[in-house]
Amino acid sequence: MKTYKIVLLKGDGIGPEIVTQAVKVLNRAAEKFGFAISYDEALLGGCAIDATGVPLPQETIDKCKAADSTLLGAVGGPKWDGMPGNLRPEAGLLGIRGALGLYANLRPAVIFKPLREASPLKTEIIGDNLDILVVRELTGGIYFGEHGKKTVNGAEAAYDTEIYSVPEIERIARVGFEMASKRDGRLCSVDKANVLESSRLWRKTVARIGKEEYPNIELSNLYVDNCAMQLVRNPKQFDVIVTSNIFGDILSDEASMISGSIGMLPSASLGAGKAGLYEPVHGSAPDIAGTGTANPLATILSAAMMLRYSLEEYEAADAIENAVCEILKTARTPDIYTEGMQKVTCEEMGDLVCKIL
Ligand SMILES: NC(=O)C1=CN([C@@H]2O[C@H](COP(=O)(O)OP(=O)(O)OC[C@H]3O[C@@H](n4cnc5c(N)ncnc54)[C@H](O)[C@@H]3O)[C@@H](O)[C@H]2O)C=CC1
Ligand SMILES: CC(C)CC(=O)C(=O)O
Ligand SMILES: [Mg+2]
Repeated sequence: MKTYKIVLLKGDGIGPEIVTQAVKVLNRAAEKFGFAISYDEALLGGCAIDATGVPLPQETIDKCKAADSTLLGAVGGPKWDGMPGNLRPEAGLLGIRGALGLYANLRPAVIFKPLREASPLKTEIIGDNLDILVVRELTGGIYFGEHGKKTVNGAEAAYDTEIYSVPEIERIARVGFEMASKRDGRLCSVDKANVLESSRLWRKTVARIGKEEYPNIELSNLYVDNCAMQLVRNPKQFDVIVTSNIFGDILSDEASMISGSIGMLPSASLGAGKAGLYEPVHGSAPDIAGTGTANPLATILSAAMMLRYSLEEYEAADAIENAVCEILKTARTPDIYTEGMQKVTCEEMGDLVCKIL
């Protein structure tokens, strides 16, 4: 029997609760579809700082590099808020993405049919279905550019630098075009080319890749401020959005809300190899950690993305997504609760998905 090696980075806040549910679902899928998973755990974020003094121990990088894939909960929380930037839990997350070369972050914002009434958008705006894929550049841009502190006119100042090279833009553009070619054939590149030099290079490079390599894909461009507005006004105009690290971070949180809750949005972080890192789009939600109310579905759906993109267990991936859609007809965690439904805890939601599977 095929055995996959998966590293779990449970992280902080609700991280351990939601990863536990995803592991239950992965195990049930493995049992049903005839493969096995061996798990190892490693430290990332605040829990790593507490145990080792740094947010990303070398042992964590080594374990992830040796695995078939990594499943991550979330990192961060008020306990570590006063720490210097390079020692914050979030620096560990950026570090592992960089160390594994995971430059492409896929964030699908899908409305599961039973959740249409949970979206703040009117049903006539959503239509029959809403399915947007945000392709976010993940190892460059302002999160990875030079940053520091200095004095400006005698006053304390700080700076961060947005920088992109042509090869970095080319490779993420290709991911955007490839994704669009497997979907509706429409790619919208989002930037701030009216202001930023890095965005002008971004726009020019994406246009060239489109013209030379993907002439059949319909390419459009939007400034990020307009895109933020259009996502709420008329989200159906979007098929695939490709954008920079910071713009993708912000736009995907916005897109998550049109699909009901940030607790529903999964992600896949991919690089040159087959192994990836899979995590929900949301953070460690310290405000609800330990209350049993976190929605584990974004993490469960991230596990399904792992099965599809890294382990190539397509049937198992489809089955998990179908089970999630099915359970949403009757059971809801508080973030997506509507009257008449069964209100369930994080753990009960995990159990119910397993039961349907
Ligand atoms: N990938 C990661 O590990 C990320 C970590 N963070 C970190 O997480 C911490 C908290 O950040 P916030 O800005 O509060 O963002 P957050 O995404 O953790 O929470 C925002 C809001 O959404 C709710 N929420 C998030 N996930 C949920 C879920 N699964 N079920 C139900 N409700 C959910 C939270 O309760 C909160 O009200 C910070 O330290 C931040 O830096 C933030 C974003 C991503
Ligand atoms: C380093 C992070 C906390 C960035 C983030 O918010 C994300 O990747 O969604
Ligand atoms: Mg984010």
